[in-house]
Amino acid sequence: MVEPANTVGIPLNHAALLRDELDIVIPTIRNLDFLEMWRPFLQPYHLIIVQDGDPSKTIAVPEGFDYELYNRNDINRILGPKASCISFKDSACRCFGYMVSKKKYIFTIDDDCFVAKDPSGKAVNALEQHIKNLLCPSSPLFFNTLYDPYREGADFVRGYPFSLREGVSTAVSHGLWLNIPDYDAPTQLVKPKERNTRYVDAVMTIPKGTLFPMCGMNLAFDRDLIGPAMYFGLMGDGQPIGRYDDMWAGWCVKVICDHLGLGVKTGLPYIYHSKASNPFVNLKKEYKGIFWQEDIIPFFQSAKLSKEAVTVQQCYIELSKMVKEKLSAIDPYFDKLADAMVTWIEAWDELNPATKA
Ligand SMILES: O=c1ccn([C@@H]2O[C@H](COP(=O)(O)OP(=O)(O)O[C@H]3O[C@@H](CO)[C@H](O)[C@H]3O)[C@@H](O)[C@H]2O)c(=O)[nH]1
Ligand SMILES: [Mn+2]
Repeated sequence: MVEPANTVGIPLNHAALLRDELDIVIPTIRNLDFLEMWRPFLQPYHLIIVQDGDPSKTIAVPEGFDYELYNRNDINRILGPKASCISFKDSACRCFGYMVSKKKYIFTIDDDCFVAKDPSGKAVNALEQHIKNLLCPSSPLFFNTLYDPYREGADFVRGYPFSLREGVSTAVSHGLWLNIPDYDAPTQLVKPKERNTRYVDAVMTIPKGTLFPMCGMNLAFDRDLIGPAMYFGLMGDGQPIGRYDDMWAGWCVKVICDHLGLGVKTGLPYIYHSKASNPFVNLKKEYKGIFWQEDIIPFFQSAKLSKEAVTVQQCYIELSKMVKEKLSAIDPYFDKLADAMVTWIEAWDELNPATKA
């Protein structure tokens, strides 16, 4: 049986790393009492709360947190017609928070994710570990069998080419979950009582050319390096699928990171995921995606970006054209999604005009 940590009595993290360079994005439909447990680690940071669902509902935020909150009315006011690319009634709405942020780094977390305990019983400061992951290089070009070579007490193993040991910049840090694992609906239905109790003390770079199913509930990234690719797609209300938001983003992000020579890491930190969403509701949301992804994955595996695509936006627009050309045959949804990918970039660039170099 795995339990969340008890953070009562842990002093506030006054040395909060990157305090003024990082925003925490939380998609929510409920009061944010969960922040009480995170207070020692997260209170020094600015929060961007994306309130989904009924904008007339008031979201209670615990005292002492510095935040900005956006509901659907705000999104519509800020983006105008371009708001059509931001999902409604799905956690995918969180990507609006990435767009309005002005910071270099983003940490996004779900409101049913709590502080985990490591095997020694110590409370895990997930944000601190994400920052460590982002601030040190990745090694996507050659697999280091002793995992993260930049970690204290580890290094590159014999045979690792010295020419590759400098590594590449890290764009994404993908954390994991104790207790309720991020399983798809069929797996949830078959294994309703399964809990993840295994804490694996490792961080790995996902090799170049390998895709992965990115989960958005415990995720951090360098907004300057990869932000424009972190679009969580068209999900939820009025859309034929849900719960493919983060994974869609992850496939686009990985293809672009591979193309631009950026790194993606997975492993530590863990959070404690407390609530299993309803597997039957999830099955309805995922149903079409389970079929479609058998074509979507080969599409991303064979996606080749041109050498002229040197910015994330250029890569993303090229990808959107490929989606329209090669995936629309699966379902007209992909035609709509490809257009929404373009709208997203237009909105991103409108809110984040390129500063003169
Ligand atoms: O309509 C909604 C529903 C929920 N939210 C907020 O989004 C997150 C996640 O919600 P929840 O924990 O209920 O759902 P999970 O199934 O555990 O979510 C994980 O699965 C993936 C689904 O896309 C996703 O990557 C994970 O988040 C909470 O903060 C809810 O408050 C919402 O905004 N709108
Ligand atoms: Mn959850």
